[in-house]
Amino acid sequence: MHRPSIDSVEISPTEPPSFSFTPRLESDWSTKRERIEKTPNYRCSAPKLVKSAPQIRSIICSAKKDPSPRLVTINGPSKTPLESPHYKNEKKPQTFFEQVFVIHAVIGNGSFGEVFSVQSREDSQFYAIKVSIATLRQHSISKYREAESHMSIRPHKNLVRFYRAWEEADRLYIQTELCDQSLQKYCSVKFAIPEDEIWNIFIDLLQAVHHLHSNDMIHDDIKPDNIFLTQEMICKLGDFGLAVNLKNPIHMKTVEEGDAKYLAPEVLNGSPTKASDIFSLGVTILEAATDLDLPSSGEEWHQLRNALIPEKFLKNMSKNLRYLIESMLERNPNNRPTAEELLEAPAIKEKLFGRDLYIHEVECRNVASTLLSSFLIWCMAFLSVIYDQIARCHVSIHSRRIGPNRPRPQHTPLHTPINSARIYAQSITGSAIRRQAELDNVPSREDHRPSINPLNLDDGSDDDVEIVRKQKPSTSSSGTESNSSVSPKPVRKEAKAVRRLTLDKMKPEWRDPCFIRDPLNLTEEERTARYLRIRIKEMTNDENDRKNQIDERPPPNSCPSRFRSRLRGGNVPLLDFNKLDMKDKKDTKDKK
Ligand SMILES: Nc1ncnc2c1ncn2[C@@H]1O[C@H](COP(=O)(O)OP(=O)(O)OP(=O)(O)O)[C@@H](O)[C@H]1O
Ligand SMILES: [Mg+2]
Repeated sequence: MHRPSIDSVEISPTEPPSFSFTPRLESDWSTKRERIEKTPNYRCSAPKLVKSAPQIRSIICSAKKDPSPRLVTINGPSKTPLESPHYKNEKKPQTFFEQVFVIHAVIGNGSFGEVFSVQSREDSQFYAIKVSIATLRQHSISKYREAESHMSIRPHKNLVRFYRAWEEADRLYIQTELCDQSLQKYCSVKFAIPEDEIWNIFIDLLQAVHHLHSNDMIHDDIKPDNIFLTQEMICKLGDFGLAVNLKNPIHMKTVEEGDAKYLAPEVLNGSPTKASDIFSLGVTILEAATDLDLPSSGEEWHQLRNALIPEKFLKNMSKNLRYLIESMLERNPNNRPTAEELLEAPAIKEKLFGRDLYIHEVECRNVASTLLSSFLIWCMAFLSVIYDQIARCHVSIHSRRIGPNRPRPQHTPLHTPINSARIYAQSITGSAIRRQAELDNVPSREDHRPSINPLNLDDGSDDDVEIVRKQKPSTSSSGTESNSSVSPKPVRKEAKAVRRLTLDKMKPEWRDPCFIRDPLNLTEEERTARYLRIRIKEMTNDENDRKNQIDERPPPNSCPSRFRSRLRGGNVPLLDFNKLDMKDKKDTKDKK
């Protein structure tokens, strides 16, 4: 059977094709899932042919060329080298790309080059960077077209955002927004996408195409491979490698055909138009909604372009979607609706508002989270600075108050209501009152209290022996003769005798359990009371010592005993040397 080849077909935009073909059986059409199931050994298609080895002439040329990175502007590469705080040493073997970005993975390979997911060292954000495999000289179409097309169009929420492009060592780098995955990849996992999602994808792409067309740009390569999805399932059109700026005559002269599977019939013999973009978009939506295994040539290719799509693919589709797809696949480009008309269609219009709202919400959320995270970072930085200052201040105050050699203030036990009366009585004020009573000859409690040997702080058990035993190894280990000569028996006897004496002397009310029990078994309250008693006792002793010191201070040797009482009274006699001199003179006169 003779089958017309695509090249031999004469297509005019208005007339039907001048050949007739026998429609093939429906069974020749299949979904991608069916194709994979039929061929168990199905593998992914072979990688696209890419010229990876540059021509020798190109190597020579590029070797001569200045290898420093140069920013690509809308008018071509700029003369001033590209700068970045992270691109320090131009003589380093690493390129600008390697120095400024942390490369995470290769996320795609295309006919133009390799695409990397990277994190910028400048702002810590993630980006996709497309690097040309072949040197720029080897590209048939204008080498900067993709970057130029990106730059000549205003950013849009449904276009992959462009950041910058630069040239280094005769290779082009294009930095764009990093998306989650391509629609092609999503379809290969999901096969036929549910209609709800299809409407969202359709609306997003229609808005992207409308934005391009209203700026006199044709994409010329609309296909699932060049459509990207974000994590929030927002659809974005990317890859402007074949885009045509209708205002640029050079672009018009150097147009290239896009992927044959999505190609509008009139582009075979002519140049791409806005209507051909609409056709490619119609085929893309049909493929995503039905999982149709699109033909790249042959009879099926023509059938699709003559509205002969088997019914089995369309039967589950809603009427509205089917009508819109069929209108977009019209053979005659003049009969196809424009992007603007499609956006005005009632089925799309009713969903458009909700979709726009969702995208704005996502954008607001992203902006808010970015602002919040940067605000938090600033707050943390501010707090860390403040904390550092406070910590320094605290350390300096603390060291000034305590000083390196000064003793630490003694720990004051917590005051409980039960203890407070006793604590007050034993406080300095309380002890002052007690001293007043002493002066008034009222016997105070402490004065009658026997002096307590440290060994008496426990009960009547044999803990004294324990203490001695505990002391024994340390004394023996010290090795001193005097210590090792101390035998436990005399100490034990002495301790018992002292304790008996002390306990006998003690009045029953003084047999305070906190004084005679093992200090380790005391309650917190008892220990506090004991601590305070000892402290008061020490203070009283100190006071007495001070008094005694004054009393017992030996008078100067030169002072005769008869003057001592006067000295104590504070009436210190003054020595008058004149009198003494006068007395001496008298004596000598008398002698003479
Ligand atoms: N911004 C991006 N975010 C995520 N993935 C991307 C991005 N850009 C490209 N890719 C991945 O890299 C692959 C190739 O990218 P792209 O289509 O831009 O390259 P290409 O060389 O022009 O390929 P082709 O000519 O076949 O379209 C894409 O299919 C996609 O998987
Ligand atoms: Mg591509």
